[in-house]
Parts: sequence; structure tokens; C-alpha cells
Amino acid sequence: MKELYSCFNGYRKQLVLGPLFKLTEAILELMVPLLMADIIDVGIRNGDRSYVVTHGLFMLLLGAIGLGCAMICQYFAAVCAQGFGRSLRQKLFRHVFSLSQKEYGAIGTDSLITRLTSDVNQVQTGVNMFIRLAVRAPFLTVGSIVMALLIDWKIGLIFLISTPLIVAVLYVIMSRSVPYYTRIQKGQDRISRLAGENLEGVRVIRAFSRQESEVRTFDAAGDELARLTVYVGKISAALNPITSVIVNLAIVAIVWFGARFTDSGVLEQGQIIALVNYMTQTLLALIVLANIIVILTRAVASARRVAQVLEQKTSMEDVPQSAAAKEKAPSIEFSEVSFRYHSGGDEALEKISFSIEKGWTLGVIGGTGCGKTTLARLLAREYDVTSGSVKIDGTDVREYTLEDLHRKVGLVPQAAMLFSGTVRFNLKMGNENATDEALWQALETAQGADFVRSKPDGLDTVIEEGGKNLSGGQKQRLTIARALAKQPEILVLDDSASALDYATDAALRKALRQNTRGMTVVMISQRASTIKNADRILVLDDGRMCGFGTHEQLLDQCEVYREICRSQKLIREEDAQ
Ligand SMILES: Nc1ncnc2c1ncn2[C@@H]1O[C@H](COP(=O)(O)OP(=O)(O)OP(=O)(O)O)[C@@H](O)[C@H]1O
Repeated sequence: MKELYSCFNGYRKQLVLGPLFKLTEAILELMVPLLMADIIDVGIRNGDRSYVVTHGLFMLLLGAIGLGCAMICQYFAAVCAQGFGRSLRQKLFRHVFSLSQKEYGAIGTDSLITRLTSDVNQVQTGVNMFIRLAVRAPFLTVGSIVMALLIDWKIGLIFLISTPLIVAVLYVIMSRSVPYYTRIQKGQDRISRLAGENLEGVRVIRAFSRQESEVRTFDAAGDELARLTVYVGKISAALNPITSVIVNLAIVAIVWFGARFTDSGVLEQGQIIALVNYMTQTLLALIVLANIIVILTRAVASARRVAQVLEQKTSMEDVPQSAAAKEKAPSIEFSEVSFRYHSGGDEALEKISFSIEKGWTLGVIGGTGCGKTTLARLLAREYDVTSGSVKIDGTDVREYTLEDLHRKVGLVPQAAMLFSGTVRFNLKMGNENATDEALWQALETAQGADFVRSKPDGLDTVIEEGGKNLSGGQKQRLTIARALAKQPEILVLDDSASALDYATDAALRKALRQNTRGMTVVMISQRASTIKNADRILVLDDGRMCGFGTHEQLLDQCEVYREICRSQKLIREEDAQ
């Protein structure tokens, strides 16, 4: 939670002054019943009009000052809560970027989104309410009791009996309802998740005619949320009648005993009215206090969820400075590399060893789930190896700063990911300083220049969220161009041409060969035709390396490779024997 306090930096003044102004308003509010008692007992009883008017005007003045204090407090609360929320959101967002894939996987993307949005909002509301009401409500409760005791300690005893009774009722109702608020919060998270997932995958849902069943799931989640909310509403509905009964009985007791004390000259009528006012104030303050406790309980739960992320340290330590690359060392070298995902299960890669020289093309092939993407992730250090080492230019990837490493390795992931903006904006993500000429060059190599040129706005063509307005193949070409614009030393294409037709795929490979001289290319593919001309081919089978060599060598020596080529009709049946 310590991490959260620093978000008050710059707003500590409002955090302290806000409650102080509210306290001033509460003190003035406590004085009003006393003034009223004076007006009745002195002014009205003696028929002293000027007393009534001056005291009445004084009451108005107190009211005006109180209003001013309340408005200043409200302003400070808004400034502090908004400022705090903004800092917290920024801090959390920045921190999330510093986490590695391992932590993303452990916390979950949905959960991170909820923490960044609704949890931060809850904490922000909590801060606002804390400034406005957390000091005022308990002060008014205690102050009303003290004032009653000061007017008459015997009548004050009625306050000392009724207040704990009201507190007991509030406690029982809250202890039953608060756990439901946590469940309601979870229910709202579930509805957001379902809505997000369904809207995102609306095309798949339609294609599989799953609308009805998805609507039913969504309805069920909505019904459950409504059921919980109604149940909490029912419990809370008992609050007002029960507390009203207690307060009204207390008022009856005040009037009853007050009348007797008035007869005996111990109390004045105005004082009885003041006591009734204090009783009503006590009740209102206690109800506000109960609401604040609910809001603060939710805010603390949300603050813990946010703090949990902020306190999460990345498992991927960055070094302050990169170690030097070694001359004449292989461009990429895997030595006895094994890797297991944090979620457990078998090793995704097992004792992989190979190396390739600078400027070579490495083809990686194998069945689904054999570890091709994992290999690319280890090279770009999205994860750290479980054992063994991955070296680039003779230096372990862990000895480069992450920034230097990401500059060296351009990874084009399997799922093409584009951001809303323009073509230029997306391509420049690879290299902010790239000229238009360099961007067109990257597009030419990635076989994307023609389709961008065909758009009236060229590089300024608008790309919708996630690249929705582009075809799968167009998206892939732009992601390849984005990586090329970075001019990395190593380009990793993780099945990045899977949506391209054979002719475009062949043109892409030819352009890569011609335009990326000196660049080491790792080409992961399910298609043997895509990688067959690579300088070396790595064949993976269920996380193990079962072949490494040229196409011809592998046809000679590797049964799995021969089988892949045969199944894809790259070689004739009899050659595979
Ligand atoms: N984030 C993850 N958490 C846990 N296990 C994972 C994760 N990603 C992949 N795996 C597992 O690791 C193994 C290798 O997966 P990987 O994605 O590297 O295979 P792949 O060869 O790229 O498959 P494909 O060709 O289908 O893309 C699989 O058994 C997969 O289930």
C-alpha cells in the first residue's frame, strides 16, 4: 500500500485542508441548535424582537460560512481525488509495462484492465469521500452527544443509550451487506469481461451461430448481479425504519423527560428543541458514517488489488548497461536451452542447441505446439530460459539491456497486432525517425506497398482499432514492414506470412533475401516451401530438436522433416522412402 501514498504527492495540502474546512462546517452546524434555543428561550419568551433578528442573522451568517467551508472542502476533495486517481493510473500503467510476460500471464489481462479502470475509480471515490465525510460524520456524532450532555447530562443519557443501539443496528446490517458488495463488484467485472469478449469475437459468434447461447450466458450474469443487488437492497431497506423507530423513541423520551425538567425549571423549551435537533443530527451523521464505511471498505479492497500489481516486481531483471557483443561469434546461439512456462506442464523446449552465422536465414519448422513460438520468445527475451543460454553475437541475451536487445531483434508475432492510428503511425512504432522513403522501402520488402499505394491517403490511411478495416494478409504485411522499418540485426518472422498466398509468400522471401543483406532472419513456418531455401533449418518435434541442417541434409537424415515435406507434396512419395 506504500506505493499508493506517493500518488498524493502534490495534493497533500488538499488532503489536509479539505477535512479541516469540513470540520469547521461541522462545528458551525453544532452551534446552530444552541443559537435556536437562545432565540426561543430569550428572544421569543421576552418578546425581544431585536434579539431574535440579530441572533437569526448570526445563524444565517454561520450558515453562509458553513456553506463556504463545505464548497471549499468539496473543491479540495475533487482536486485531490482526481489528481490522485490520475497519478495512480499513470503509475500503474507504467508499471504494467515494466512487467514481463510471466507476470502478465499470472495476473491475467482482464484482471489488469479491471484494476486499471474500475479499481482505480473506486480508490479515487474513496479518497473523495474520505476528505468530505470521514472526519465530519464521526465528529458530528460525538459532538451532538457532547452538546446534549452539556445542555443536561441526565437527558444526555438518552443519547448514550440510543446511539449505541443505532450503531448496533448499523453494524448488523453492514456486516450482512458488505460481503455482498464484494460479490456485486465481481459480478460487474464478469459482465464487463463477457461484454468485452463477445464484442471482440462477434464475428466468430455469428459464424458459429452462438448468439442465443452467448445472450443466455450474458443474461444469466445480469440476473445474478440483479439478484445480489436486490438482496443487498432488501437488507439495507431495513436500516431506515429500524433507526427511525429508535430515534423517534429517543425523541419521545427527550420530550417526555424534558417536559418534566422544564416544569421543575431545570430546562428551557428552546433547549428541548435543541436536544431534538442534536438527536436528528446524530442519526443522520451515523447513516452517513455507515455509507462511508461501505465506500471505504470497497476502496480499500480495490487499493489492495492495485497495490498487489504495483508491488509485483518483474522477474526479468534488466542490466544497467549492455555487455559488448563479440566479434566473429555466431549471430544466434542456443546452448542446451530448456524452458517451461510458469503455469507448469511439460517443458515447451528441451535441451535445444544450435548456432547460425550473421546474415543467414534460419528456417524453423515442426507440428503445432512443438515450441516454435517459444523459441522466438526466448530469442526476444519475452521469457528467460529455465536452463541453458541464448546468445546473440556471442553475448547472453540477459546481458543486454532490454532496450538494446529489442533494438537488435525485430519480432513479428504470429497474431498481427496493429494500433488505431494511421499506417505511418504504426510503421513508425518500429523507428520514430524513419523517413517516408524508408517506410515505403520497408513496405516494398514486406509486399505491402501496392495495397497502401492503392489507398487514396497512402501512408496516412486510417487504421481502425486492432486493424479491423484490413484483411489478415494486409495486417501481416504491415507488421512485417513495421519490424523492417526498425532495421533490426535479427528479424524473427513467427509464421508471419501464413495469411499470404503462395505467390506473395515467395515474393516476400525473395525481397527479404535481396533487401536485408547482413540481417539474420529467423523464419518460422508450417510450410516447408517457405523455409526450404534457408541456410539452415531447425526441425522441432514436441519441444525437442530432431534435425538441423540444410534442406538436402535434412531430407537425407531427418525422418520428421521428410514426413513434413512428403505431406506437403514438396517431394514425391517415393523420394520420402
Ligand atoms: N503462455 C503459455 N503458458 C503455458 N503454456 C504455453 C504458453 N504458450 C505456449 N504454451 C505451451 O507450450 C508449448 C509450445 O507452444 P508454442 O506456442 O511454442 O508452439 P508452436 O510450435 O509455436 O505452435 P503453433 O505452430 O501452433 O503456433 C505448447 O504445448 C503450448 O501449449
